[in-house]
Amino acid sequence: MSTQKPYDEEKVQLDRTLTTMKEHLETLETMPKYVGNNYTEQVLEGIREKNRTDLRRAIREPYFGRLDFQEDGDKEAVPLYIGKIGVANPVNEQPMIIDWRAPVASLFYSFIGGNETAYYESTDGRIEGNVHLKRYIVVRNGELQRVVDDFEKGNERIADDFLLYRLGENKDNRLKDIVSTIQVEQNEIIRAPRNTPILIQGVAGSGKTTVALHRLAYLIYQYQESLRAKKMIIFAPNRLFLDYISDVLPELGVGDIQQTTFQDWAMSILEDEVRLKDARESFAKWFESDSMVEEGKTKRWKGSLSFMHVLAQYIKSYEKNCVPTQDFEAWERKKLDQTIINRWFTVEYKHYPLAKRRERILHRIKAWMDGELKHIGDPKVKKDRKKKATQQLNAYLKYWPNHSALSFYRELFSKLKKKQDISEDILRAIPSDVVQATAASLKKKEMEQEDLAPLVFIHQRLYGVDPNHRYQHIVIDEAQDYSPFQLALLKNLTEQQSLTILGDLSQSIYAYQGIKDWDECKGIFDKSKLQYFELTKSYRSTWEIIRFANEVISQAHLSIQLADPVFRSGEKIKLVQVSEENRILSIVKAVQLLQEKRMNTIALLGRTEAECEALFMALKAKGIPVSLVQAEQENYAGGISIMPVYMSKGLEFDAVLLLDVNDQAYRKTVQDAKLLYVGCTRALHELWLFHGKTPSPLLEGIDEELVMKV
Ligand SMILES: Nc1ncnc2c1ncn2[C@@H]1O[C@H](COP(=O)(O)OP(=O)(O)OP(=O)(O)O)[C@@H](O)[C@H]1O
Repeated sequence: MSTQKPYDEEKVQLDRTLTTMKEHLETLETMPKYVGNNYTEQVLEGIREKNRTDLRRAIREPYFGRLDFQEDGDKEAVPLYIGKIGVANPVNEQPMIIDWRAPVASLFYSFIGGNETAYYESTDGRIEGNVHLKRYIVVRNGELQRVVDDFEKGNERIADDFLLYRLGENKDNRLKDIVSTIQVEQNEIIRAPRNTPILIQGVAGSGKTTVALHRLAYLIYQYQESLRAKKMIIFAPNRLFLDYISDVLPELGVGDIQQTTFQDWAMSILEDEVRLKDARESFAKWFESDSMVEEGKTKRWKGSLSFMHVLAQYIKSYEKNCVPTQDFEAWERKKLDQTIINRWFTVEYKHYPLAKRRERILHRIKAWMDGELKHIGDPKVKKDRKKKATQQLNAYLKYWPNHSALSFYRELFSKLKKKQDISEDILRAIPSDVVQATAASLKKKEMEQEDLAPLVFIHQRLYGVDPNHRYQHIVIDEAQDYSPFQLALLKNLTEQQSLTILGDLSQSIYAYQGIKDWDECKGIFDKSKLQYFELTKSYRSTWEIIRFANEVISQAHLSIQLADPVFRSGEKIKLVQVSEENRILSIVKAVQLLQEKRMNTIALLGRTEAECEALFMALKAKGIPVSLVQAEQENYAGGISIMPVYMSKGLEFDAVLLLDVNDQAYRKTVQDAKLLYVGCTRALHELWLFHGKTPSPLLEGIDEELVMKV
């Protein structure tokens, strides 16, 4: 073991590594780029170019950790330097820096101290040995900044100092990678095998989103021969959130992964045909009044697997009956027998989706007509017959219309409403409120969010799945807000059910559509394949904030494990009673104080959009540089933001100010407890709650130790 101090030792090592890397980069940069046609040379140039790019990136921060590992049978421990990008020594081609995704690097994350045998799974099987040292090394722009030993053989394990140091940092407006401090339970998820659906229930701040993004980077590395980033897709709750997470994958060296929201994705499939009701209206209605309770039941049913099964059944019966039952008579005594057309449909074109089959048959009928017309010599007779045949064909096709997903859906609901031409089974299966509500929105030509999954389902049954909509892996974030129908739809678009689904039932604030219990969606996946993980440790917030938030969510009496905070102690939660007159002034003062404390991101979370707009105007008038975040917004600028609490889901801020936490705004209901919980758990370091004379009953009985009344 070295007698040098860790910092000095690493300084020497870093200088040595950087010199080698810089020399290698210089050599590569001075080599003329190959632009000829020789394939082998092109491949070699491709490798050189990748090396240049990798080295340029790696030189800034070559590695973040060191693990000294003595493999069983070896004489001594070998130091392994672990970085975001693997770098080989140009002289002997041996790894100089190991990619964090490589099998051996997994040790850095799975090893949590102790003197027991450590192991990792390599392509040659399990490799066992002993860890002598686990060290965190912070390098910024090529400068060594910090060295923290987490474990040294013979010494007691040092607590999570480095993790706590990282968690204590202030954040800017983007989520960051966590490669240096991935925790054991997160590592297990990141490295789970590719062809298995993974379902993660994780408490607020447990790193679900972060883990999912690291998992994508891992999969791309591990299965680089077969996986393509372009064939992977992330579903996120809104565009703002996509912007918020947009730095992580590039920082991990991964580009080109598709990122979308379910709505945008579905609308791109349904093209221009469907007009969607403005989601803001539904949100405002849902979050500001009780009027959605009844409507909510209809919405839930439309997101159920029952609806999917009924639709599948209806489409099957359509398939059986869509070919007209009469012969096609082009002109007198010139008939194409119905049995022939039926055979084309049920046998020859069976492998095509329904609409494609119709199209093929239409071509074939036309070809048959042309063939028959060829035998007619008299041009006038020919012309007349051609005209007649075209009319006949149009008449024939009236019995076999060309459906779009929307017209098909419309026809179904019209039959249901009239109770005509529809089987008893289907009629009985669909609740009458669903029929009434859907028929009404179809009449208004405005579809609701929950109609999107059924419409895409129909579209894909009619037209087949576009190869561009088949994915090698799908990530679904905030999955608690997805309906089982949506999840089943997406599952069918993956190869071998390769999905990562993550969510938190404590944050399911759209009760009218989301999952209430993960068992609801366990039935969607192959039971033998589905892997279920629970993340209960919360990394985002201080110990005080998580304890406080836990007390709030306990009022919802959910059967979900509460978050287990990391021991990062911070300020007490501030409860500020304000009057109508001093409300704005108190908020301004709090914001100024937090700015003095160098909080980079501060969120003011209101209960309703209207309240946020009013506050935005008031703060602007006071000269506070604040931005109002609205639904459908695409960019998140950081700094001081105002938004309704429901929009803050998935985001995080150094400090959060929850406004109007009064008895009317946050009542003692499951829904309001979840909303308040979401708001509280957005804060990393400071949480302030403002209320009037009567605070929310959800704050009753909260441990006095956690709060400070201001
Ligand atoms: N192992 C870790 N090391 C350092 N930071 C971590 C770690 N895991 C999570 N974090 C941090 O915790 C915060 C929460 O992570 P993330 O947003 O991914 O959690 P989440 O479970 O998706 O949260 P929520 O459901 O509340 O939106 C982020 O700031 C992230 O960087």
